[in-house]
Amino acid sequence: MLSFEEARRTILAHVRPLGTERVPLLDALGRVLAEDAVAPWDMPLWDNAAMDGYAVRAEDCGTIPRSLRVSGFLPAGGGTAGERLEPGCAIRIMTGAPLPDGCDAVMPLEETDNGKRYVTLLRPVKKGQHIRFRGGVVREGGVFAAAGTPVGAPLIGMLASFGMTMAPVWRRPVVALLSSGDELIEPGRTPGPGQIVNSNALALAAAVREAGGIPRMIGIARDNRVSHHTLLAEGLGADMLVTSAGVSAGDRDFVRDVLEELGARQLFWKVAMRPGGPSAFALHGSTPAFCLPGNPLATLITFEEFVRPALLRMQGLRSVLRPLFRAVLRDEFRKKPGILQIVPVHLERDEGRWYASLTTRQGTVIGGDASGAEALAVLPAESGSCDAGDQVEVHLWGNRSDLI
Ligand SMILES: Nc1nc2c(c(=O)[nH]1)N[C@H]1C(S)=C(S)[C@@H](COP(=O)(O)OP(=O)(O)OC[C@H]3O[C@@H](n4cnc5c(N)ncnc54)[C@H](O)[C@@H]3O)O[C@H]1N2
Ligand code: MOO
Repeated sequence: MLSFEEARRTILAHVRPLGTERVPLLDALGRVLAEDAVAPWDMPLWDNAAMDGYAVRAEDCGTIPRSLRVSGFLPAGGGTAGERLEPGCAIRIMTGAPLPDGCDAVMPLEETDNGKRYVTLLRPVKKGQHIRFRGGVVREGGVFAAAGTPVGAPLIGMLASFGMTMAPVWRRPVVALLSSGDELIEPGRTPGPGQIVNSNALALAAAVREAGGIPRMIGIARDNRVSHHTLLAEGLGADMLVTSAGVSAGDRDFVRDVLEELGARQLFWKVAMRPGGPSAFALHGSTPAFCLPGNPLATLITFEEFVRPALLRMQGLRSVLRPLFRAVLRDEFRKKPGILQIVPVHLERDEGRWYASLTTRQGTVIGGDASGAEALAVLPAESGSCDAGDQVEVHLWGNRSDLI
């Protein structure tokens, strides 16, 4: 059977970033820059003071204490037109103000007697001190953020400081979500005998949003070919299709068959992992289609491990896998070698180490509530059972890292 790693490699080898668009700076937050950001001018645009204090000439300040005549005042935002620092003088200057001609150092207020007509410098002065030099951050024409950089507050600040109001970013994928099964009823109703609320659609929609995509609910395909045909065809009109249930070996598991009838090419079905073993991945043209198992925990875990990296890659991110780190398992976990196992865990930090406790019973066949889990432990195929106190590899899950 295909290994978990091979399955993920196959997926990532077949997804590409979508097109680009220009959006207002604030809407670029959390998205990925689609073009290099190039400075239209030097930053800063002129040499300026990094401290409130006095603009001086270092050569005038050899012996300390040294008294200089205060010959002017330069607030931030004032021009330097006509301002020249004469030998033996100092100009009172505020942070950010352009330096006057002739000045080569700024003396902070705290290192002077703060005099108004004459100022006494109390410390030695070094040429160039407390000056932000023209082009010191980036020169005109220089790339200050490469295409592929995730957009956060600092980059939005840089773009804004160059007078830009829009940013080029990769488009957010529209993800069609389709559930399969006669037993499903829409959320908001109480299930009758044999009925199950279609919770997967909402859970997947939330996960799509967390990963930067735009969920589009297609509905519930009933257990017949016609219903699957109609809704799967509709779903393939999106940038990505994600289905839940109807993918194992049952008599009414139509999803994979009908996708192939619609012209999709199946790249894999069944992965040596638990939960999520029956997952399938197909391509319709260049549109990826993920068929996830219906078991709610299996649905969300396979979304996290397979769909999320693909969604991030489609939004232009290069690094799409969450970093693994080690945690000490608080509970034992029974497992046979041969299949990779993914387990929701609650993380705690104690004396510099991470501790992971199980939030569900083993496997998803039993089911389980993972709503208290902010991480997943990944137990490799070759490993056997783990005892309490063993180290395991974990990665964060969802966007809840700030809660731990
Ligand atoms: N002969 C085999 N049987 C099964 C296999 C197998 O390999 N061979 N795999 C098992 C595993 S593992 C899983 S997981 C399930 C996957 O089955 P399906 O993806 O076809 O899903 P269903 O059987 O229709 O549903 C499974 C379970 O999930 C719940 N469910 C389904 N849809 C939703 C939804 N939209 N919202 C919430 N919950 C949903 C429901 O409780 C179903 O009972 O197959 C095993 N069998
Ligand atoms: O994917 Mo199933 O839920 O492995 O247990």
